[in-house]
Amino acid sequence: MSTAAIIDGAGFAAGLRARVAEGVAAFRERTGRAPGLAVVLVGEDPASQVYVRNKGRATAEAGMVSIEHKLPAETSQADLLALVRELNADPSVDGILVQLPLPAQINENAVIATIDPDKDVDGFNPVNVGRLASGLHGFVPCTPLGCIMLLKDRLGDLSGLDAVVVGRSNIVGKPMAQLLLKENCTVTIAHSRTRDLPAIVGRADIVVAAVGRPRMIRGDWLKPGATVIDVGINRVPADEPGKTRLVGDVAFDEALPVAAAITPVPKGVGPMTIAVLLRNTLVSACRRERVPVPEGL
Ligand SMILES: NC(=O)C1=CN([C@@H]2O[C@H](COP(=O)(O)OP(=O)(O)OC[C@H]3O[C@@H](n4cnc5c(N)ncnc54)[C@H](OP(=O)(O)O)[C@@H]3O)[C@@H](O)[C@H]2O)C=CC1
Ligand SMILES: Nc1nc(=O)c2c([nH]1)NC[C@@H]1CN(c3ccc(C(=O)N[C@@H](CCC(=O)O)C(=O)O)cc3)C=[N+]21
Ligand SMILES: [Mg+2]
Repeated sequence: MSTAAIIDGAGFAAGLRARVAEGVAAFRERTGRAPGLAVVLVGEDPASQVYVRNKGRATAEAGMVSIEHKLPAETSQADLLALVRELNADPSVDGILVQLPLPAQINENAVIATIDPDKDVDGFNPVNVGRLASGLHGFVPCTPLGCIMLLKDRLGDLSGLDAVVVGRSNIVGKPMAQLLLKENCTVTIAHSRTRDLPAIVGRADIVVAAVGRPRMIRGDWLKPGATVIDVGINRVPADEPGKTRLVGDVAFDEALPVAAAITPVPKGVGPMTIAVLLRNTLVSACRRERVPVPEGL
């Protein structure tokens, strides 16, 4: 029985970070400053703290400046909007990322809409959502763009392939579907009201799982030879009592004998998200300083 190739997202992300670091060095030489990324974290969500720490380290390693704003969980919407406006006006800030989800008293849409679209390296502002949908230049959300990079690296031209995206969030599912459409895939978006999900998934050459339910997608749903991108990050109890481990939205061990290739969790899509964030920040800095964006990013 054959076994799927394991897609090395962590390795691909390391290569992308190295290319970004080269571009950052050239940018610094030309402009005399480093690209700046502002990360805003409201409250103490432990998962978010891990990501913010990873981002801070990767940003520094790429030669960029990372500016972290940690606000208490009780922060008012007015105070958060005031901070975002300050960051919009600060010329040393090229990229702004407000970590989601936000506490209940804050309207996420209001915050996202306040981020300057030209500093919106997450690609969540409606202006960038519209640009992506219309085929215009803008910032593309990091996780879906990272998934597309892995798919194109693996499969080359995606034209004509049947792609199923499970999940329709603004952060992952919807922009993922837009990008697959741009690559000429035939795209199906599935969600919690989808009827007969196993049959829908079973038609796909490409499956992107972005559900947030551990191991929900089973191996025997997959078409033999499918390429599987597992976006899910789920913390579950480990075998050792009191410990936890990360699993994806796909039953990885079951998928191995069926799929042609699959991303692992961890070390799959997650590291790509951070590498693309750095890429988007460098692109933003180059556009803002009107210097050429390096090729091959
Ligand atoms: N690797 C990375 O860098 C990132 C990983 N993630 C992870 O990806 C996962 C998804 O994140 P996100 O998109 O923000 O999650 P959301 O919770 O915003 O969206 C989940 C989607 O899954 C759908 N869904 C839920 N249950 C089912 C079901 N039983 N059958 C079919 N569809 C279902 C929902 O449908 P409906 O719309 O009908 O409710 C919804 O569209 C999470 O595990 C998250 O941690 C997220 C961002 C980045
Ligand atoms: N405005 C905003 N933008 C985001 O991009 C955003 C967000 N909010 N909120 C939360 C989600 C989640 N997310 C991840 C980033 C890195 C890893 C990551 O580094 N994962 C590693 C290690 C994970 C670990 O060990 O905890 C891996 O999968 O190998 C995962 C998930 C970004 N998100
Ligand atoms: Mg909220």
